[in-house]
Amino acid sequence: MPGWERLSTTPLLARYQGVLGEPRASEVLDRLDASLDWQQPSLRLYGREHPIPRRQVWMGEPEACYRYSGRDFMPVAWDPEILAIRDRIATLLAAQGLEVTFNSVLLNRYADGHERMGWHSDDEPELGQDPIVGAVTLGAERPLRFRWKHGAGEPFNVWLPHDSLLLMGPGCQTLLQHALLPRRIPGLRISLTFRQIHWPAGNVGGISAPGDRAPTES
Ligand SMILES: O=C(O)CCC(=O)C(=O)O
Ligand SMILES: [Fe+2]
Repeated sequence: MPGWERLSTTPLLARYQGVLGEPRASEVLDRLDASLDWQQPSLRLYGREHPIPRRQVWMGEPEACYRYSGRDFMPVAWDPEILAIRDRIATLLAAQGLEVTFNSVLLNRYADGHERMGWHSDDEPELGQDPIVGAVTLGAERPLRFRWKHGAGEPFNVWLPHDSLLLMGPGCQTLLQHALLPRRIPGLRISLTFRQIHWPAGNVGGISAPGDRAPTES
């Protein structure tokens, strides 16, 4: 049943199911999998190079470049369909009272449940004071795990079904960390995490990518 489900108010966390509808959502998944130039850069952790445990594409406005493991990455140009998805999400968020203009998206490709992303917050200065991130899931349903940065509070899972949108609204990146932990769940999953990079903002190289730090998979 399409519609918004409010999971938390402070911080604002909400999930929408049925973003694109079928068969479009499955067609987009197949096409992105087959046609994007998926990258697997290495990160330098504790003096050693480690390929990230997933693949990714950084896409957006030409000025939305980012720094990753000491290197600058330029975004690839918008794919017209991803631009259409961005606009769809902006409409959905506007209905939640949020005016956002996403100028970039990090696409993450997890071949199966072994592939993952470590604990992080999307709180780089280039994302501004209290960033809003909209994350679309296509493919295998997996849980995004959240834990509180300060004080008590139980960690919790948010399950992300195919063709869903997760809104990480105000407070999410300051109060919580999130991770896509490895799980015995078969199947390809692609997420599209839309962001707004503020430019210029004393930006000397761009945004750091998520997971650009020692992953703590606990
Ligand atoms: O794949 C996901 O749903 C999470 C991705 C994520 O946290 C990110 O791109 O910052
Ligand atoms: Fe993230």
